[in-house]
Amino acid sequence: MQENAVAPHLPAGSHAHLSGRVLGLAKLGLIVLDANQRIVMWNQWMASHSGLSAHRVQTSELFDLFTELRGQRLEQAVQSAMQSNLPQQLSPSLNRSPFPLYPTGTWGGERIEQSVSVTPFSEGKERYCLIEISDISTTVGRERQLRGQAEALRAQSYVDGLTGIANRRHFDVALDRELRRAIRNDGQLSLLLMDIDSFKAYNDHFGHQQGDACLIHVAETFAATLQRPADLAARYGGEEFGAVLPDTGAEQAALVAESIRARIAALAITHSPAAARPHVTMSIGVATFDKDKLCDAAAMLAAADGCLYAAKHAGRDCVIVHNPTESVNETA
Ligand SMILES: Nc1nc2c(ncn2[C@@H]2O[C@H](COP(=O)(O)OP(=O)(O)OP(=O)(O)O)[C@@H](O)[C@H]2O)c(=O)[nH]1
Repeated sequence: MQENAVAPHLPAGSHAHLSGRVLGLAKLGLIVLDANQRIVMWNQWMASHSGLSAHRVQTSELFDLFTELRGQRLEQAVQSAMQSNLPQQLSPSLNRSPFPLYPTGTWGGERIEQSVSVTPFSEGKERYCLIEISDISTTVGRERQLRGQAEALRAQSYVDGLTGIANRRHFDVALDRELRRAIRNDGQLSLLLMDIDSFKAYNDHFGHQQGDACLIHVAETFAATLQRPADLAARYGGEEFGAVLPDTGAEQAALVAESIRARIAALAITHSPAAARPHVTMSIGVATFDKDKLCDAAAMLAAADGCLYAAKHAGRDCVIVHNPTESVNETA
């Protein structure tokens, strides 16, 4: 029997003596309350994690000793266990650290994360309640770490590794979500597809590494041009980019596209001599949701891609807006 556990002195070798030894060695907190909620047993684990010896707490009422537990879930659990004679388990997610218990020797730091169960029992005519407290700090810590890792992985899976803006998967998810919202609310939605002009020539002339640096510069400028928090700038693939613009009609989308085109041209990044223009430029296709004619992602993408193709054929460095009544409509 450890000196900090409350129990009568018993002859060595008896079963009761053995039980006392086991209580002292147990790696969980054990408290026994009588029918008046007075502490009649407090094991060594409780003493070394609370800083309160068994002699100090003996016969104290648990909820006088820990007044912060009054009116809390633990007091209710003890009361219902005694009344119903049924065991109670405190939800670890809602009651992570009810007792002021700390890793041995670190009083005042972070509390041990706890899983607490309450079990009523009778001995002769006396009624008691056993409270068991397990240290689940390691499990909770591991859970937190896993959640953090899962969150980081999820974020990574939505981010383009080279440019740091949204990737194609993020673009697809955003387009689908915003399309459903536009259909539900009879709202507006536009989509831009854009492509750096003559980028093969840029790579061939300056090398792939400088090509990558150019892509990063263009992506950052394009993303910074979008003003609204709900707008999404994404790398669609290779030297192609896409933007999802919620609550944006065709006219406004054309203005956004034109300001992207102008800002990229204004970067004045020297292009390859083989390119059509002296500086790096972009061609942009614009499509706008129309509940009768352009009402799904595939149709909107095809329309924007058709406009992008037309922009290339119109000489590049321009914006072409899809017009549902006509074929295409060049705006810059
Ligand atoms: N550096 C670099 N180049 C890329 C990357 N992804 C695609 N490219 C290059 O982008 C170029 C695209 O070339 P093309 O599809 O022929 O088009 P283009 O030369 O831009 O011509 P137009 O689109 O007609 O103006 C190819 O040379 C690809 O290798 C990348 O991540 N990094």
